[in-house]
Amino acid sequence: MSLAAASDKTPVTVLTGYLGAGKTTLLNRILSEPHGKKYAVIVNEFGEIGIDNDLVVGADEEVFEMNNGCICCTVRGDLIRILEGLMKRKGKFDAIIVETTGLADPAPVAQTFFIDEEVGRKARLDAVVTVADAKWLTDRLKDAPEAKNQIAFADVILLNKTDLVSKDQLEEVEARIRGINPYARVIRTQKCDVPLDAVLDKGAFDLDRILSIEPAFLEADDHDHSHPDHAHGHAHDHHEHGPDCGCGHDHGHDHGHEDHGHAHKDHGHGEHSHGGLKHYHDETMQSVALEIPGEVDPNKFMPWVNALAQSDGQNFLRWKGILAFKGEERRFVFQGVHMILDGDLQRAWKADETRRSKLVFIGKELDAAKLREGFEACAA
Ligand SMILES: Nc1nc2c(ncn2[C@@H]2O[C@H](COP(=O)(O)OP(=O)(O)OP(=O)(O)O)[C@@H](O)[C@H]2O)c(=O)[nH]1
Repeated sequence: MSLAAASDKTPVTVLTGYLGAGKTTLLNRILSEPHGKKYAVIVNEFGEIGIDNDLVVGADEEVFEMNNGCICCTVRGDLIRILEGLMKRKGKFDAIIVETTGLADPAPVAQTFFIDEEVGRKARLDAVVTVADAKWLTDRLKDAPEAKNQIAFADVILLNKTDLVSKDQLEEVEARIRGINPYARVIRTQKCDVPLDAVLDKGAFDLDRILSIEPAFLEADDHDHSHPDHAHGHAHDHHEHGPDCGCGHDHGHDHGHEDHGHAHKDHGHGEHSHGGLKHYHDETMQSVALEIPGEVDPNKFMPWVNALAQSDGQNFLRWKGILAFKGEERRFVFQGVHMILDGDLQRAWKADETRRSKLVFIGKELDAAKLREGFEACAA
């Protein structure tokens, strides 16, 4: 029990959901609606080039990037550091939103608010909001344990992209969600169109509920409390350059919070236990980040991505980019989830921005050389 009353603490919303489900869409909705509140946003990136930050509208001064990709390490480093920094600026923000990478297990993020005393005194986890992709969630529940964890940990679930499925499919996927998490409020959405009071300032993070799912949540030792429905697997970003999770941390030992007993063992190698939660690493997940230091020709780029979606879309969980099209003063923002592509012209390039083109792929069996060659051939 901490000393500050709940109302004195800054509410924190953890926004999670599998790759491409619609987290950034929701974040942009939150930031652009006229609610009169000031949010600080912490984003956790997957990949080598920061793109998520660039995709968040009108939030230039409020976005703090944890560029490490691997949230279970950043929890002990970046996240705590950034949260503590924000707390010192109390009064400047009404609330904080943490957007996790689509591959993160939300458990360690949620744990931070209970385990780190300094953070726990000043901030309270308001709710874990999970955005679920109505079209792909059923498949991801089969092959991606972190997708299941994100559902299991949610207080509010936006069952998004309802436009992409039939009514029967929607009911089926909602039933699966209910099977994993009967407690969360499930809201069906298109483009995350929810009233903000459905997701923010909910006071919905119910520790009792989490404890009933995961009895070891607050325990300090490394018991294995695996449960068929709560396998707590999570993947780390394994970049094309090797098996290291890329977060720049030394995983050979504990991460400085040994006194809390949440040591990382065997990080990056198969399964490990973490605060009593069992984790598995998905060694097959990769990312490839590409950059052209200039413009691309849309007449080359469009046919290329369309063909690529057909040939390799199955392997691309997520691909996205920001492109400088020749002769176009606005940025072209490109998004793909498997073979479903989306793109539009957004704000103009600013005078002090370099016009360059970035593309990131997250998926399996990525042929980095082929992707690079294809992208470079689109240069204007
Ligand atoms: N058809 C359809 N597309 C949607 C909907 N919501 C979002 N999208 C599209 O889905 C793609 C991914 O959305 P994002 O908001 O970037 O997803 P994300 O979860 O932030 O993705 P990551 O950051 O890569 O994990 C974009 O092209 C969106 O425009 C929806 O309700 N229906």
